[in-house]
Amino acid sequence: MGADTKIKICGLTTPEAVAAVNEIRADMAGLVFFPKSPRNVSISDACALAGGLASSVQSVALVVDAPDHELDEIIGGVAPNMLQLHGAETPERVAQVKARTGLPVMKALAIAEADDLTAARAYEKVADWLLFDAKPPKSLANALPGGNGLVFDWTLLTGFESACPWMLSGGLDADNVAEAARISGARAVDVSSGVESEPGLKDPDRIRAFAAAARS
Ligand SMILES: O=C(O)c1ccccc1N[C@@H]1O[C@H](COP(=O)(O)O)[C@@H](O)[C@H]1O
Repeated sequence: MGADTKIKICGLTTPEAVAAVNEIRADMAGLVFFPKSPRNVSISDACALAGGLASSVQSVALVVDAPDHELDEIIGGVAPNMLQLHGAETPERVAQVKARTGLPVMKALAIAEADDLTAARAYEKVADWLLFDAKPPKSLANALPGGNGLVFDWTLLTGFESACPWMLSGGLDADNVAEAARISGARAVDVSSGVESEPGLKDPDRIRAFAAAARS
């Protein structure tokens, strides 16, 4: 952890959230294109939100097993800097998306045990970033593929190195991000529900507190 920790704030839905992301000089800002999510945004709203981001903040379009025509609509309407694939996309699909769109790809992977990290090795040479999130338990009714505010065992990542950079996510907030980064060794962190006042509504004060803790 420290001043150079990279920060991604995911699931922006309001201009106030965009302003807070600019104020804290986040590295990346995520826009969710997944209708079941409380953070889902339309192409036109996403275009307006992305247009308000400072040039230093990379816009990341989050999709879940999106077919090519959906990716084309998002890219045509929003022109994101990066794609976040948060479904069950295979390494081959990641490579195909990268080649077809010309955009860098962050592949999200659900982690619950050491074997899940072994499986992540198949992506490290095709993705530009890996993002490790908690695996939603089957018992959690209406669980989303991500954005559930659940943590996983950060010690699984202790000493983890990969061919591409990786980011820690899953249930992070201002109170736990420093410890999570210390234990996991993460140099980049991602948050969604942990900086919200209600599902889908980012809280600028919580965004500021998260950034201060992540850089402490
Ligand atoms: O945020 C969502 O609604 C979402 C929906 C579908 C897939 C991923 C989603 N969010 C991502 O989930 C992780 C963890 O979020 P949280 O901090 O635990 O709430 C994060 O990477 C978001 O980008």
